[in-house]
Amino acid sequence: MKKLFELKSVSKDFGKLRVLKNINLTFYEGESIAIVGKSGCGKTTLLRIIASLDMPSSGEIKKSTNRIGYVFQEDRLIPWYTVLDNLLFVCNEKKTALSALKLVGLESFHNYRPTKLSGGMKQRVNFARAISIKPELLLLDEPFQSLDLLTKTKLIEDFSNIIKKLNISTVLVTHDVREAVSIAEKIYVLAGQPATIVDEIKIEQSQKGMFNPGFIEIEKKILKLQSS
Ligand SMILES: Nc1ncnc2c1ncn2[C@@H]1O[C@H](COP(=O)(O)OP(=O)(O)OP(=O)(O)O)[C@@H](O)[C@H]1O
Repeated sequence: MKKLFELKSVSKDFGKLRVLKNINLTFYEGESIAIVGKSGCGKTTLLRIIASLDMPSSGEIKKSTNRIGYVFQEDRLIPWYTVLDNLLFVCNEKKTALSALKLVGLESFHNYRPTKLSGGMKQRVNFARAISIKPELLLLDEPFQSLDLLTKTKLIEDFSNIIKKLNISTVLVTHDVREAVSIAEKIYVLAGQPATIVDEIKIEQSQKGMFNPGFIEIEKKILKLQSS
């Protein structure tokens, strides 16, 4: 299996603040993983290092692809562009952009401006934009934050199905164990201050689904790891 990236003893400091310490992680093509950690523990920092938007302070990152789709935590759509133009800004091909919008169920909204869309719809556009470049690696930074439970549940189901259908290698960072269990096949637990990976948990198919009680055991285990 092809390695898409490998983090070796990665640490990150912001001035005197050490945020990440000794992160080791090898990610293979076809995998779908989640990195779970408390708010402020360094998840976005880690994702930015994987995307080469930031550099480690020490250690190294090796990557075999630069075709990376990134769904940011905050809405990064250009408000005065239409939905379609927001996608064309990164993917150049109208047919590809429209088919990405179709996948997320928003083809008929291609002429709308983002300001006319709900929070959930905007996240669908963000996701469509990220997959429109046909990424080898998809990075998701808490894409379901600040959505109501019903919208979030539907979005997780839809994104998860698209990821499977297109077989996109995906890294999700989140503080929400339920989201992680629903999307990923494996969870890496980030804990401590500075944060490091303290455990790896494989997710069984039988534990999947937003309302599957299987996630409670995993959540208990992760909370314990984060508080010790
Ligand atoms: N560019 C920066 N300069 C200085 N400090 C930073 C910078 N980026 C992040 N930090 C600090 O690093 C720590 C980790 O931030 P980060 O955003 O990676 O955490 P997070 O786990 O993604 O948080 P959240 O879940 O709230 O989004 C925080 O204390 C933050 O203030």
